[in-house]
Amino acid sequence: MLNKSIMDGDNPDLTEERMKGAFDTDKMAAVIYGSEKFAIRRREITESISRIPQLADSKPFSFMTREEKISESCRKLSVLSEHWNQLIDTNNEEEALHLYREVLGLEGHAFSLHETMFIPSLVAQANDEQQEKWLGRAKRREIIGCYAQTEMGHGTNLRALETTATYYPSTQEFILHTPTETALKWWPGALGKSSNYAVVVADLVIRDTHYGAHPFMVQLRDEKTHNPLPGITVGDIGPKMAFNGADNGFLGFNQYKLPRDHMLMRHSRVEENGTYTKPPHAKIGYSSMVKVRSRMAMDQGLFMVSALVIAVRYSAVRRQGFLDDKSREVKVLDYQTQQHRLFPSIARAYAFIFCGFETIQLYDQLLIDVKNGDTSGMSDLHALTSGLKSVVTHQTGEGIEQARMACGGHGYSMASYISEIYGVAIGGCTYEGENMVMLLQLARYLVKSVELVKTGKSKELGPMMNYLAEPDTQIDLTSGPEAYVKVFQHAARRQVWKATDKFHQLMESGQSRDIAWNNSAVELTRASRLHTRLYIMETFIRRVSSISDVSIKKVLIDLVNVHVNYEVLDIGTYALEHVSSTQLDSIRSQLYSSLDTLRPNAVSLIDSFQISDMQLRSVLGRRDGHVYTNLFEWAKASPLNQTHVLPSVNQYLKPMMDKAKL
Ligand SMILES: CCCCCCCCCCCCCC(=O)SCCNC(=O)CCNC(=O)[C@H](O)C(C)(C)COP(=O)(O)OP(=O)(O)OC[C@H]1O[C@@H](n2cnc3c(N)ncnc32)[C@H](O)[C@@H]1OP(=O)(O)O
Ligand SMILES: Cc1cc2nc3c(=O)[nH]c(=O)nc-3n(C[C@H](O)[C@H](O)[C@H](O)COP(=O)(O)OP(=O)(O)OC[C@H]3O[C@@H](n4cnc5c(N)ncnc54)[C@H](O)[C@@H]3O)c2cc1C
Repeated sequence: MLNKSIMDGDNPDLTEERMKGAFDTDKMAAVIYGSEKFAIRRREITESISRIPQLADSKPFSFMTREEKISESCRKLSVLSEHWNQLIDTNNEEEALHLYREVLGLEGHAFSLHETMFIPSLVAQANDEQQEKWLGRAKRREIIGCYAQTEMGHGTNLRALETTATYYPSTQEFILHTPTETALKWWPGALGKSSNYAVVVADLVIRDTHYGAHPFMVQLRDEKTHNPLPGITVGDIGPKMAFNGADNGFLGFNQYKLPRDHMLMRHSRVEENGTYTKPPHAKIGYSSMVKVRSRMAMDQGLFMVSALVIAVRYSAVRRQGFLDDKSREVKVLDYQTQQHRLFPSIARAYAFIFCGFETIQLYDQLLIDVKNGDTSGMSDLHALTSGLKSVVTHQTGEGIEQARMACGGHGYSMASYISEIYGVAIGGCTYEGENMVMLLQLARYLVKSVELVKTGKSKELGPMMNYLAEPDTQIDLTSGPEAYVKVFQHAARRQVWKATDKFHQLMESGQSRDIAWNNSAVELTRASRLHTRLYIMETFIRRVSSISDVSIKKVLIDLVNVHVNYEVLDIGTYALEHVSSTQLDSIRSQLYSSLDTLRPNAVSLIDSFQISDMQLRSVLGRRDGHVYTNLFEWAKASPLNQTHVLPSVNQYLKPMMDKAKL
């Protein structure tokens, strides 16, 4: 039995798919999750959770109000607090995230930002004494924290943040103040009602000099009563497109006093007399954002996978229409259009996750380097993660929406749960820096790289940039995936140079740097996308080449083939400058045959992610494939169906109909 999720009593259509799989899904899980050890730990954690009945959802999330969702997640967090140490290694971030995903799902909760930004901010920005004071308390969850940076009037442009932290040497205190309505902190997750502490980013002012955004550790609420402290205005910003289990909040300060040692001082310092020491790198205070961006390829890959698990399993049990055999309708997964809709996204999800591993490791290494005083890797990682977060969030949104449509009408029902996954995932296009803005951050780096090449300094090019200095060469498309990498290199190189040349020409024609930049911006974002997609493709191929297990490697090569053919066709307008339209036709044929080759392994490829039914929260995506009975049960559980006649019928519709009869 190669696909470990084959069970007696499952829908035979899914069992048939699982029998067809040509590889061991446990082995694939070990590849996906980076090690056999962690893949096993995931399964053990899931298994342990299932033995604690209080951790189960009390009813489907889709039938809960916002207040119920928040209360339900708090209830589970309090149950979890009794079990942390037996469920996970609390020092292992990946185990903690898996636990959160399983038990609390993706709609947000009181600790949404505590693990992802509050603790990482303390780790990266607090000095040793400050860590001594707060980090242990935060890790033990004695306090709940969030990351409060964005304001109502400014999110992207951090240099324009209005909240001030003014230092007074006479009292050795900062005064935090919100000077205008637009300066209200707006959006921070878990700020509104849950957190009693926050890392607040404010403009540091000493003796009328503005030193820009700096992080401060701020107590927001009384630890006994949970009431906001005097001088603090805090609340929830209201319902959102999704992610409604989280209390994203607003926060204002009215001349709020903060002791001097509450500025996070690992990298920049304010002495008692007000002397300011600047950090070793101007943007070191932005590291919490880089941390989250470095995780986003992995997290978005997992969002996309969740939608694909649902859509692929459902497509294997949904029968609609006929092909050759007119005696039985076919599984919709057999339609080429369905495969074309889903399989390239499976390939992208694998690719994102492999990239995610790399960027998480790069961030961890950077953290060590910075602690040792070496900030030289910051620009490279900032550029890489800025592009990556933008491309993966956009493509994940596209992939999830295709998965929803691939489920037909039932995909539109909350029973599929795909719309929630979509809503949460596309938040990533905005948070941690709006995508266009972050593509333009990468573009700055690309332009500087071209300038290095132009001035004969190619040796100074950063990692991944050497291709910008290479000449175009003939591409032999029969030479395997590397040839497709070459197509991407050609296209990205040409676009990066074209956009840079345009920017330079506009400046030469008399435009200011900023105006020339703005007039080249669309071309620059295109360059950034191509460069990032090249990186994703290269990482995917590199990772697959490193695999030794023959059956795993074989199916991943099939997946790489889907990926490279699809990606090159997707950039057809750029690729046409390097390959002929006849060659594109042949790539198209190869794509169709690679979809065919992948078809028998489709279910096993998504089963390999081993996302439990509890985590998936989808009737359509159930592991056992018993969709229809459970769809009916789910609908019967709708609050509207708990009574035959709704009060609104008696109050409004009946009198209206009765009146019409007179
Ligand atoms: C289950 C779990 C799953 C989890 C999912 C659900 C959870 C949800 C969680 C939701 C969580 C959501 C949480 C949230 O959303 S938290 C809020 C997130 N907010 C943002 O991300 C704001 C975005 N804005 C910025 O980051 C800055 O303002 C930017 C970067 C745009 C400009 O900035 P600035 O105006 O200051 O700079 P500049 O443009 O003049 O550039 C000047 C130079 O600086 C370099 N530079 C810039 N930045 C960096 C850097 N970092 N490292 C190294 N270098 C950097 C840059 O390359 C340039 O270099 P050069 O070209 O001059 O050489
Ligand atoms: C679900 C969610 C969770 C969040 N959680 C947090 C949190 O925990 N803590 C926190 O502090 N914040 C949080 N945020 C806020 C988030 O980080 C900001 O919304 C984000 O950084 C985008 O900034 P903005 O809203 O100012 O967008 P804007 O900058 O106003 O973007 C509006 C438009 O202007 C364009 N634009 C802006 N600047 C430029 C430019 N220089 N060049 C070209 N185009 C430009 C953008 O591309 C976009 O099209 C969250 C947001 C969401 C949606």
